[in-house]
Amino acid sequence: MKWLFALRCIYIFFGFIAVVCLLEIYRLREIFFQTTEVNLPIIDYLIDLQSNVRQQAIHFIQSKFCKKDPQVSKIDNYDLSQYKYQCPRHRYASRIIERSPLIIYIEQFLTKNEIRHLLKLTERNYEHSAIFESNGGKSFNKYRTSTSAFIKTHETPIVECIERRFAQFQGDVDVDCIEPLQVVRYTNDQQYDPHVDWLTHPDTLKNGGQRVTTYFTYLQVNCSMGETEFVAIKFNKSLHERFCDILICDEESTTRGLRFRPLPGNTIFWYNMNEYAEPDALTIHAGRPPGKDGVKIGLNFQQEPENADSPPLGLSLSLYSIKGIEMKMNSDQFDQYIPEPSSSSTQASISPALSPKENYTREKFQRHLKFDKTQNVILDNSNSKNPAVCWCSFGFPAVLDTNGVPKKIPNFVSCKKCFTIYFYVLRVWLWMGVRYRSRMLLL
Ligand SMILES: O=C(O)CCC(=O)C(=O)O
Ligand SMILES: [Fe+2]
Repeated sequence: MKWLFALRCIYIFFGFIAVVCLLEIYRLREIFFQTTEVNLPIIDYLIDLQSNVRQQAIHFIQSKFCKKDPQVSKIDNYDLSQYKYQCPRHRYASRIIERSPLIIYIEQFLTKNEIRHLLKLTERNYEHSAIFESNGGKSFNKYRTSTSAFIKTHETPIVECIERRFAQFQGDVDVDCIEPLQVVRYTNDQQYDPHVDWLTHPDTLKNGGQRVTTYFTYLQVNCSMGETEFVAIKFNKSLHERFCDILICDEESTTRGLRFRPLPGNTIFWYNMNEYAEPDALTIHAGRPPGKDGVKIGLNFQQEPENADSPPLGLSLSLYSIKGIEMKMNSDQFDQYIPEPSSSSTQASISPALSPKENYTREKFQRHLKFDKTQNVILDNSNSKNPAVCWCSFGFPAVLDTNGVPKKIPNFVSCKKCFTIYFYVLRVWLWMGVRYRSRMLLL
């Protein structure tokens, strides 16, 4: 009978295991259906999954290759839990307000929790806001009377997620090509007179490059004033009236520029450069005062070119916009632009001179610029009287004649480090008079 008893024990044992398994399967099923059934359509689920995988890959790569600042500030009064391991998925809505300059309005770009965190992080660090002078120096004056505080790049997991969101909006640009976030605070009659965000002095440009785009986000406002006004873009009833929920539309509107209401969490995004890589004077804007007992706090975020050696964002766009010309001018026709060798030349050439009739393709010319500097050089233009910003990275491709005198190839510029040759067009800048004009021309 002993074996019968053993058999019963085995039955009971396996029966017990089976019950436990069934209970476990039932529990897992509940968890599974919670994530798929509760208002999360399958497509959202897949997007989540994909962004999680990508986020984990980024974290893995960073942990392997990047030196990360281990000092993560300890700030309470905000919920860090969602940000600890990955950035939470965040939805926002955007609307195009202007096409030229491109201005996009992004609603609820930052959450209340993120705003609280940024305010807490900076509450004790405000100093008088500075402005960049045209000579590259900083100054403090009545044009900008607000106070501001900077946040270190990637200072906290929340800051890093905010930076990533800004970078992702522009197509995952390099998150390290940004200036540190700057929180600006206005009270009463404090304001920022009309100004542009792009930089003019070569020294400030060398630090990180031109400010290609700006995001201005409202963090905290207790007033209906304190708007951001694009003074050179006139309010056009037929175009702008549909945006009266975010723009100020009143009897003054038609005589004023576009005035954005300060609405917390919302962002104005714009391009500081036009498609010809020139700073866009139409982006001139002002931060208006919040008025008596008013407080307005905003966040500045500026993105710079990803690689100082590559053409500024605008220049590659200009290549695109003059594609028609580019197409007509195929590589074989490039030689037509190469100047004739000097006819006064009597000296024997040190190196074989470039014959204009030689079938010189652009690619061949680029190779010469790179590897054989005896025939072709890039002429520097950054020391000219009023250099435009792009001359830090670009010069004129030139052919050395038999006397070794460089002859410019008209209508082309070449990247000083990458040697790529671009066709460019000369545009005369006629906005707001001479002061801006001389600085902005490509030539
Ligand atoms: O305060 C504003 O509305 C705009 C601020 C601004 O343009 C800036 O800080 O550069
Ligand atoms: Fe600004």
